[in-house]
Amino acid sequence: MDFYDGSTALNNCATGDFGLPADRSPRPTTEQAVRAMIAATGDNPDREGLLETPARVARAWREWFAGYGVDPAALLARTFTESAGYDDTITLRSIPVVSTCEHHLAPITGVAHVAYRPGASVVGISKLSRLVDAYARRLQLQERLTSQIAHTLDDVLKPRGVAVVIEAHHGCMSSRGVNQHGVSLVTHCWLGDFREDPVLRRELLGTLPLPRRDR
Ligand SMILES: Nc1nc2c(ncn2[C@@H]2O[C@H](COP(=O)(O)OP(=O)(O)OP(=O)(O)O)[C@@H](O)[C@H]2O)c(=O)[nH]1
Ligand SMILES: [Zn+2]
Repeated sequence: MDFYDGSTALNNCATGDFGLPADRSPRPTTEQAVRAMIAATGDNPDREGLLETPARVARAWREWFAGYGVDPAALLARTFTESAGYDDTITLRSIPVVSTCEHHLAPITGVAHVAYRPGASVVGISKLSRLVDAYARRLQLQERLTSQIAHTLDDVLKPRGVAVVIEAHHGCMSSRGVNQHGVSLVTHCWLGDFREDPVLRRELLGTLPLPRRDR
């Protein structure tokens, strides 16, 4: 698995400039690193209950960071043109977001709502979920996640407009630091028609289950 150190990351919703990585430095294996982290807690990595933990965590990391192995643009390669002139907004709501905060390695969990106004073609709706997951399963800032999803959809599909709204809870806010449960962060990225037309933005927001009241 290939990890990105995130050091050059930028977040620019307007330009889509994400400062992708140029170089990667040598690193310990995940198992070695986890063993060192366990020792750093003051616990004994050789006690029975912890012996298999580095291997388990390595497996878990492969799932949490599977996004580094996915080319998000390639997910959108197959498109459909026979949508009988449908040209209104297409919205996939409440796509689960499972991500990891790049500042604290704490979980970010929430939902993404992805909308676009099609140009010549539409994409299979499962690909929108896959696109969210490909960017979420990396070390992230919620703002950058929102922007990356929107810009990739815009670049590949060339629709008339794209909107991405994410509402998420950050483990680094709820279980440490300010220790505030129930706080959620809402981010938007509006491109094309959505950026230009406040009526479209209002209409879309009116259809979204925000704010979440189930936590
Ligand atoms: N904008 C943004 N901030 C985030 C995100 N995830 C975590 N953070 C914040 O990143 C900040 C890092 O701030 P620092 O002062 O460097 O770290 P810290 O001392 O651990 O901060 P506290 O969380 O306030 O204890 C914190 O304010 C976090 O709440 C995110 O997705 N977007
Ligand atoms: Zn954090």
